[in-house]
Amino acid sequence: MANVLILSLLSLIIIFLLLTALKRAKRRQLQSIPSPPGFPIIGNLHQLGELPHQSLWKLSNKYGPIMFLKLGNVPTVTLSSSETAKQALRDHDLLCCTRPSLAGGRELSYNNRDISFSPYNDYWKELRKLCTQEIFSAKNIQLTQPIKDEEVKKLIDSITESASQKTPINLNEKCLALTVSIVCRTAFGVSFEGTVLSNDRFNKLIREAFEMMGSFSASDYIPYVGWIIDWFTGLQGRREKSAKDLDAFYEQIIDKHKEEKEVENEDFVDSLLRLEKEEAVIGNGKFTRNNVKAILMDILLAGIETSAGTMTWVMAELARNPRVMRKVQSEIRNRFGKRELISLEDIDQLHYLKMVIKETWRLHPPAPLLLPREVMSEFEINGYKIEAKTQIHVNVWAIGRDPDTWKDPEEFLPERFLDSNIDTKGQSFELLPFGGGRRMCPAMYLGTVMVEFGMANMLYHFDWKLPEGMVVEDVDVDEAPGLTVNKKNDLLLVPAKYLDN
Ligand code: HEM
Repeated sequence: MANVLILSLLSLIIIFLLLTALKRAKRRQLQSIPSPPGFPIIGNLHQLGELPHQSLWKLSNKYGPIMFLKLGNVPTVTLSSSETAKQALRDHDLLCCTRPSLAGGRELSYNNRDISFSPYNDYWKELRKLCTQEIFSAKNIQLTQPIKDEEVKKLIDSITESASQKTPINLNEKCLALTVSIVCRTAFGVSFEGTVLSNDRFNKLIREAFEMMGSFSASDYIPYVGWIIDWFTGLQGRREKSAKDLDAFYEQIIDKHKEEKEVENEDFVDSLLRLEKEEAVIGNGKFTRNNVKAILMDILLAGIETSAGTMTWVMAELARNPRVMRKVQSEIRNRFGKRELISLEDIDQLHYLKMVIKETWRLHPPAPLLLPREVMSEFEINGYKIEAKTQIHVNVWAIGRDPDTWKDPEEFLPERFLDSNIDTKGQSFELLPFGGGRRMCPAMYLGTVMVEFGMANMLYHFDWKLPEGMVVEDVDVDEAPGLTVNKKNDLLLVPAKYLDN
């Protein structure tokens, strides 16, 4: 009897000790997300480099798919695998779907009055609903298709001219010109031509804006003195200039809209101006001219660079992979014979083209770290605790190169999507070019349509050759810094007309 008692007591003690040890181990694990060592004050800021998504990818190869960094005094977590991204963007989305207020975004978005940089609140919900109904809906995309047809025809005409002279064209510029015209006309009801800006100045303005929004500003991370660093480095001055130049452009768009509106009924810009006139209260504040301009900024910047950048990357990868170029062109040409325009309806039949675009997004997601999120209420990923106020960066660029998910990740191989149900709608966490969860891109359909429609026609109407003296190996995939990552060097290709329609 005494033996049984002693045995039971011993068992209880052992169970108690085991439970305490387990609890301690869990607490220890919760406290220490793997993290590269940093310096006092700046923490890990110096490790970000010019292209943070690439530096963070290299670090995550060493420290793992969930990694903690101290950027100055800001706790930051990066997620670099589909599994950790899924936990943040799906399982705990509601706990981390606000945005941190960062200097670059704040300056260019009239103090976070747009959708992208707005915190998660009623204002954001109402704006997102308004924009979804008025411009991102499938119905509106169908309604504005004639405008897209017209703009693509103009693009084909201008490339035909270069083709007749056998001169190389700058694909970055052509693609941007197409998306600017489509977005200005379909969303704002005005044409871009005739604004104060030449195409060249506009391209520079847009690039600068993205660089400013994507720049890691010292004032965001180093309290009290950070702004002095930004002032000395010239970042503050550049940001202010960029905001001022863009402001002048939006004012002009609003004036032009009043003069040359294309439709009778109230359009999107009219709705915004009406809200301003009525001094409507959205969220907690009055809707003013600054709100109108912040929203124009969002549509313009979020819409044009992402789509144009994708098209340029598609063309760069095709120029580097002639086998894929031939195959995608054969698909379009064999299916449709002689055509003036490959229409929106035709695109559904172009399965290989869709795979080429997906493969491009895998390797070149336009926003490689999505937009930063901030934790509102603590939660756990892989057993690690992530505290409130931590910034989260989902490294979709790294996820696209994860050898645990993708075979031969560095190879451009659209066929990998054959018989695969991975899509870009935010549920396949291996491929997130539009992000996921509540903050996912609301214009995924519009963006996809612009890219597929533009690409189908450019590939149908023209063969694309490298300029004299260049070989396939010379086509680089170097990246330019910024919130969206574009090709650093111009992509120059010589078009040759396929058929004389
Ligand atoms: C190929 C085209 C596009 C790509 C790849 C793309 C990608 C993205 C990404 C990655 C985000 C951030 C998502 C996140 O943080 O989880 C985003 C947000 C956003 N995008 Fe797009 N986008 C594209 C086209 C467009 C277009 C055409 C528009 C508008 C005309 C647009 C408007 C927005 C807006 C307003 C947001 C902010 C959403 C929010 O914070 O609630 N995008 N986009």
